[in-house]
Amino acid sequence: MAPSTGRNFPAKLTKQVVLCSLIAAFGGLMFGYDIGISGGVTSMDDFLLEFFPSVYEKKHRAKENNYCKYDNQLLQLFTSSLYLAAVVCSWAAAFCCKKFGRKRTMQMAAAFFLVGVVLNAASVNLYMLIAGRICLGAGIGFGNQAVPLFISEIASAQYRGGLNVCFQMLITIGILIANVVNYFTSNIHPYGWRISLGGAGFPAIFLGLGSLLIVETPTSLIERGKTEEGIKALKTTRGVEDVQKEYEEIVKATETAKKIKHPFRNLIMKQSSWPQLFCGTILQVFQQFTGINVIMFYAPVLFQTMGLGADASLLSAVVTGSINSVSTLVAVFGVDKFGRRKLLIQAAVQMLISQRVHDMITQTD
Ligand SMILES: OC[C@H]1O[C@](O)(CO)[C@@H](O)[C@@H]1O
Repeated sequence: MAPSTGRNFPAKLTKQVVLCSLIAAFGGLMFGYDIGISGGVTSMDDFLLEFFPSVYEKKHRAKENNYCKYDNQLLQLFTSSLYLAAVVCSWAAAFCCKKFGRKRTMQMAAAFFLVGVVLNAASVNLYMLIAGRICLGAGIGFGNQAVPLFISEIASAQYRGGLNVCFQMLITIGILIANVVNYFTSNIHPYGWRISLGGAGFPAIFLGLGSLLIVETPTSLIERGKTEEGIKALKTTRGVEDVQKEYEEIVKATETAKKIKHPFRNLIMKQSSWPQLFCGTILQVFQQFTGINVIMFYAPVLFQTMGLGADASLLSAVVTGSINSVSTLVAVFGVDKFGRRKLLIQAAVQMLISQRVHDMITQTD
């Protein structure tokens, strides 16, 4: 491992950091799998017959109106309940991260995931199905809160960007795997959808077992008053003995954070924090407003309503997922080399061009 320094703190890229970050990033695989799986499952006839017979009827009879085929609020609840639960649970997860540490919060995520997967794969009624999706959502809320924080803290500054993008990389790989799984299971009758939903068990088990092996982050230990353990963790994760400066920096940051009584109010009221607040919020919001998840959640359903056959729709979703993964791979290797800003600007230009092209194609149809 090449020794180097970042923000004046000496550190190496240790095997432990790489391993821990990869294990944690499996939370991303889980998230991605859940994003990618629901659209394909809801397009499967066996699944519709079992839980949504009225949608099945509509799908096969309503030839005159493609766009109403999947118009069913309970069916949409199957997809959205996961994300609603995730939003609510991320608040609880933020508290758990602080109180119990990042490692424990990841273990909680894995436990929620496992319960959710079992409920979903074994579903015999709509209640089990939705309850399973809610548990998966809780897992995602906990995982998405703890994993990026864990990776940011376990990695030294100079490797943080690259390792953090691994989380996003695994999200996209999860989406792609889900699309491929759906493509094959759609031809396994009548329980292919159970295999699709049960497949989420693999990343969940891996995250669960892996989270038993990983170490807690130095920041979390120091923040919770476990100074000795924190210094030890700093030494092992940074791979150097001289961690005094970084330790002092963490203590300073922790003390400053503790003094802030109303962090959210401060953030909004303090004019000097507006640029960061604005950029952070706008970036997140607009990344989602691009409409990417319409494609990620509903690609197979969308392609089917546009007239493609069942297999072709699922295959088209595989193509979309592959492009998403390959593009993220560019970011993994480019983020620390070119910097966040350049990547972001070129991504915005790419999106603008492709949305314009898409607009032109759909207008001429
Ligand atoms: O790669 C696309 C995926 O990444 C995310 O934006 C998460 O960072 C998801 O919302 C989306 O489905």
